[in-house]
Amino acid sequence: MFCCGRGFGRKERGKKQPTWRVFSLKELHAATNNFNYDNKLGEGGFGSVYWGQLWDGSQIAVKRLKVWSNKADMEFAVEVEILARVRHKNLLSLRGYCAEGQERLIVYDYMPNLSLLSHLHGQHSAECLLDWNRRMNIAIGSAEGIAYLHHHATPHIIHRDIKASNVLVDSDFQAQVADFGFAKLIPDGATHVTTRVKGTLGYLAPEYAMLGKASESCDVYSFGILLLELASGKKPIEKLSSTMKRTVTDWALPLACERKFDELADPKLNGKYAEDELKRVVFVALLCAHSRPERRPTMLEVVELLKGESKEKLAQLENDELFKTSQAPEYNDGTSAAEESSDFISEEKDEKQDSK
Ligand SMILES: Nc1ncnc2c1ncn2[C@@H]1O[C@H](COP(=O)(O)OP(=O)(O)OP(=O)(O)O)[C@@H](O)[C@H]1O
Repeated sequence: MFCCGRGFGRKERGKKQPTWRVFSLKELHAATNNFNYDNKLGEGGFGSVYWGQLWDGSQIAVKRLKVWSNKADMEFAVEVEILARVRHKNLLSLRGYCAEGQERLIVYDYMPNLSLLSHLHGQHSAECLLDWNRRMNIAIGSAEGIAYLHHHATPHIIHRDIKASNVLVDSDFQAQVADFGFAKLIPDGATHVTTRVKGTLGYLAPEYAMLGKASESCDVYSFGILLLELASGKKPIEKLSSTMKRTVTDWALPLACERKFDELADPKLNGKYAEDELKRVVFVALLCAHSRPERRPTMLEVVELLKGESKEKLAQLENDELFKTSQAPEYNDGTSAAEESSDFISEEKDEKQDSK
């Protein structure tokens, strides 16, 4: 089904040198000290991820499928297929894969600074390594990676699981968008695909959560939530009491309308941020997370707005109706008072493509 390859479209801007190969199970056992518990970096829906070192000294992260099943094998094939065809400076590169017997493993470059989640809310959060410049670079870099998937990859790709644990940070604190296992390839001419709802609550666009309509604008919504998280240090859903929850958008919109940016900024920044940039990030984020998909910008527009390239478009953004008075009730996606026992959705629906 697969062979070692060099991807395609090598001439396109922003791409890295594509090279990947098939690894033997023996080589991966040697690299990870037999998948030693001490080498374990984390665990996701697919299985565990281990740190390893190859004979040439290079460091790798090996994702090992938990339990073999036809469904898991499909997800494995989707991730390998997608990773093999995309190469961009802000998308996590595939080093290779291994499929021997019932073992399925994916090999990536190791990201020494782990995920955005670990910096914002996890093991790195106390170190406060994410100053404002780094946050801005991560915001722009991850937007460029997603814009590449939406607008330059052929066929176009919807990620479907944009969230803080899927944005990894390399040694230069540049963003690497990861975890393409849920991604969907969009055939030419299709506006969206109706599909199984998969993703993480708090990041799910309302039309996707309710109707299973996946399109690029669902990723834009999730990216908006991620931007708010990056700027404010708040989680997508905050627990206010045992029965009440508040989404980060419900919290941020009234503050943005009142231009209270000092209250929106992550307290860990200690007031050290560029106010015009923070303002930009918050306005872009809230427009991305609009409940009506047609009001959301494209990822190409998001990149342009975050970079502040067009003063005219920034002025338009700031004067958007959304920021005139608090629109919280209309804007609300309905999750604020929801009672969820799990923050992960996996609901089967018929898969059908919808072209217009
Ligand atoms: N290339 C990598 N370099 C460093 N750490 C990694 C790498 N890939 C994954 N990790 C770590 O392993 C953890 C598990 O990753 P994985 O993608 O399997 O799951 P997840 O994104 O946390 O959850 P889910 O599968 O539900 O999306 C991540 O949170 C991350 O910290």
